[in-house]
Amino acid sequence: MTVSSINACEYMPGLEGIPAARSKISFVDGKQGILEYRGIPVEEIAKAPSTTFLETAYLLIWGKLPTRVELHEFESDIRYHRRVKYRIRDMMKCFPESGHPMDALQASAAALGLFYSRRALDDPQYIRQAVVRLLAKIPTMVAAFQLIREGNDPIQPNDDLDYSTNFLYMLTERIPDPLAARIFDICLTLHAEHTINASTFSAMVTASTLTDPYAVVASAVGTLAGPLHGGANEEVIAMLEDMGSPENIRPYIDRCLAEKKRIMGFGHRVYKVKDPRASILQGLAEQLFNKIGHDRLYDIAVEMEHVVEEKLGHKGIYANVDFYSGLVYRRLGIPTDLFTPIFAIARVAGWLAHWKEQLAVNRIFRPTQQYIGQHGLPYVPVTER
Ligand SMILES: CC(=O)SCCNC(=O)CCNC(=O)[C@H](O)C(C)(C)COP(=O)(O)OP(=O)(O)OC[C@H]1O[C@@H](n2cnc3c(N)ncnc32)[C@H](O)[C@@H]1OP(=O)(O)O
Ligand SMILES: O=C([O-])CC(=O)C(=O)O
Repeated sequence: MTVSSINACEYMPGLEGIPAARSKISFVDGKQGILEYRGIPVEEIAKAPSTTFLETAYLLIWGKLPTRVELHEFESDIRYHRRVKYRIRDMMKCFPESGHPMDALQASAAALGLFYSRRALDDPQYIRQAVVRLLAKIPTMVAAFQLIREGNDPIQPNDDLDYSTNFLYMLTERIPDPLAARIFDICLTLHAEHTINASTFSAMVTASTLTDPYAVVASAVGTLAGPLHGGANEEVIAMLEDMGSPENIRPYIDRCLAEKKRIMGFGHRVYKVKDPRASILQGLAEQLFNKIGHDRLYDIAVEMEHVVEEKLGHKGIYANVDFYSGLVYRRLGIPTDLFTPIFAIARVAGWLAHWKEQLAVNRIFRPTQQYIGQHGLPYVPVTER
């Protein structure tokens, strides 16, 4: 296709249906509800007893499942790099406690670049170090902001604990129940990657300028925060709390539809059936409730899902990944405004996989636009306006 024939293409708001990259990282079939990471169905990964989020991160970033030795080295490197510089912790102490943790994370991720950015993008060692540092330090920074805003000093990472157990420990000062930590780890795996979604596209655009990986992740964090993307998980809980009890569901949904408001946790650009991750997350929520007690909001959520399907199923609007994830995190005692930062902890894997893939075939992203303004207007001096 020549540039002129592309220029003649129809304008698609939101780039719907326009391929903007070629990728081997993940695959989504939105009609059948299939998600694969490097060709492996996500259900297979989530149910494997030995799987860990870091194994998935390795798979996504390096393109293959690691051997036992490779996985051990990767996990050890990440364990070693979990601490963050005291200057970053001090910087976070200056953030307002009322600030949103996603804003704190975006600023902290960008600040890592002050220490580690070399832009040595053709050096495989630099690439590996950046991957390790970002995967290692992002959870520490999320937990640190939580403790700091409560007026406490951050808790140092515990080298005896695995990735997810350590994160929950840094957040709560308690070693979590092993099943809870396991379920949390599977949640991270389920959020690790999802083709060219908005935040990943943002990461790729930033990466295409050959800037540093910390800027790539910081820009993606900013994009993930919005309520139409990762930020919806937080909004879902607010909505379920607003409803308060099952008899309010129908009037609430009817009001939303009459007022043309979006129902959070539903709808997806690609899936026209229930998001496969939502089904797995729902099962994980139930598993968790069986172990540590029920959450009344879950009953509202299940009933609400039926009502939304009844009213919007004909439009292909079903529960997405953000609908059930918050119910798991809430039962783990995690504050609602940390749900999207937790999504970011997981999605760093996908962003970095795309960063690495982008570097190998890089061409700067620079689409075109259809100019719909005027031409040739006279300049009017300020005194004459
Ligand atoms: C991790 C993630 O990012 S998953 C998505 C998280 N976001 C949410 O849960 C927010 C709620 N959902 C939405 O806003 C949308 O479904 C999005 C942003 C996810 C996808 O948006 P798009 O693909 O651009 O869909 P679009 O906005 O064109 O909607 C198509 C139709 O479905 C309707 N629709 C889509 N989602 C919803 C929803 N959640 N509630 C009510 N109506 C909806 C639109 O009103 C529109 O109806 P119309 O054709 O009668 O005008
Ligand atoms: O793919 C999308 O547009 C959004 C999504 O589900 C994700 O990023 O996980």
